[in-house]
Amino acid sequence: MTPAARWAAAASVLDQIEAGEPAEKALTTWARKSRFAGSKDRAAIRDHVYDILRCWRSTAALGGGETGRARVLGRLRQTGDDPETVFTGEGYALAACTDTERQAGQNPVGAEAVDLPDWLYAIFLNDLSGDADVMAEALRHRASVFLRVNLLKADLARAQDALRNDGIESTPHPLCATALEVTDGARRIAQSTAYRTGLVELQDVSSQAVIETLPVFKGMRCLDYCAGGGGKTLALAARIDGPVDAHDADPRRMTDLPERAERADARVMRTDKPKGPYDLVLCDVPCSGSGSWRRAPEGKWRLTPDSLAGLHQTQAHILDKVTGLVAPNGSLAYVTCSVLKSENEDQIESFLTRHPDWTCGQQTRFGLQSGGDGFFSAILTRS
Ligand SMILES: C[S@@+](CC[C@H](N)C(=O)[O-])C[C@H]1O[C@@H](n2cnc3c(N)ncnc32)[C@H](O)[C@@H]1O
Repeated sequence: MTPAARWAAAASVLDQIEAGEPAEKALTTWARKSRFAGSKDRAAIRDHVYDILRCWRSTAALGGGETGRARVLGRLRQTGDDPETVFTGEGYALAACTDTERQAGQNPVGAEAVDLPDWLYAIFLNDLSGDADVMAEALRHRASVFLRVNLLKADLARAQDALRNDGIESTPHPLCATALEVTDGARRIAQSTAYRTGLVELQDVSSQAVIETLPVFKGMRCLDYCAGGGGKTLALAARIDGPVDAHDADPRRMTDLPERAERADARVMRTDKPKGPYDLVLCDVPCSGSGSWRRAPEGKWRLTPDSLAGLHQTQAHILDKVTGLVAPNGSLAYVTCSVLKSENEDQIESFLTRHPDWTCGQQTRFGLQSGGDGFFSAILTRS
């Protein structure tokens, strides 16, 4: 496909998303109908779609409309590329711009310029004060690719050598001792020997750093109460070099966990009904995901005040429920990938009000400025 034909394909996928289709589904449907497209075409179209999803409001303002075509026009204006080289009307390219389109569009302002819904920008300004615009701006750009070196199987240097043999370049990241930032060859990771033999896992650097904040000791009993796909379960199992119980309200989310654990030489037991006491209960609770909207940008347009209020309730419910699983001298680690105060510090404050026999020893925020996703962790113990 020509570069212009890829933009045309992105415009049609964006129209499906505007009509309410989830991005991944719209991309898959397009790919099924377009067997002529190769893997490089699909990757380029995906990148265009996700770049525009991160900048959904500003591209519409700059392009003068909410169609896929207008957003592509807005995106090209945003990046300083000449729209006339894309809107050529030749072959499978988008039709040439009309005079009206050439004159349409305006510079985005306010929440539109930082690509947040109005109500969320107000919360950002309130919660993050001086950092609000920096955070919002970071969410408008692609995230780096990070790997966690599985210390059960390799050290950083060995993992880097193995990756290099498959054409993947990486560099250690200062935020976390297990993290490598991929600087070249990211698309080759899934096929690489290092990945397939469990030397490395794909995991954001802040997500790894959260595991480093947990109080651990040899031989401890650990439970990951919201294990999901098990990214943190595996990191925790590697950190303690011991077994971890994994639970999730939706056990289907843990389907791939045994295979991932085997590849990593990690000991993970899935459990429907965890039985305490545990020395550490990790609760990586469901949240807005606002710290990882660079990777999952649809989240920032789908979140509503009502759904956020529902998340607050679930988070408080989980915290209350797991207190009974924590050993008398044990710890409860509350984690979100959110930058919103209401899901982080406020949630801890109201927990401590409901449970005066608990204290919070340590709260850590990992900002987007450090290069990774935005994360929050709090370590709670009984007084
Ligand atoms: C943020 S995700 C976990 C991600 C995972 N820890 C990781 O690192 O890949 C939150 C998980 O909490 C689960 N969940 C939602 N409500 C829950 C509840 N009441 N009890 C336990 N798990 C719950 C969801 O199914 C989801 O898998």
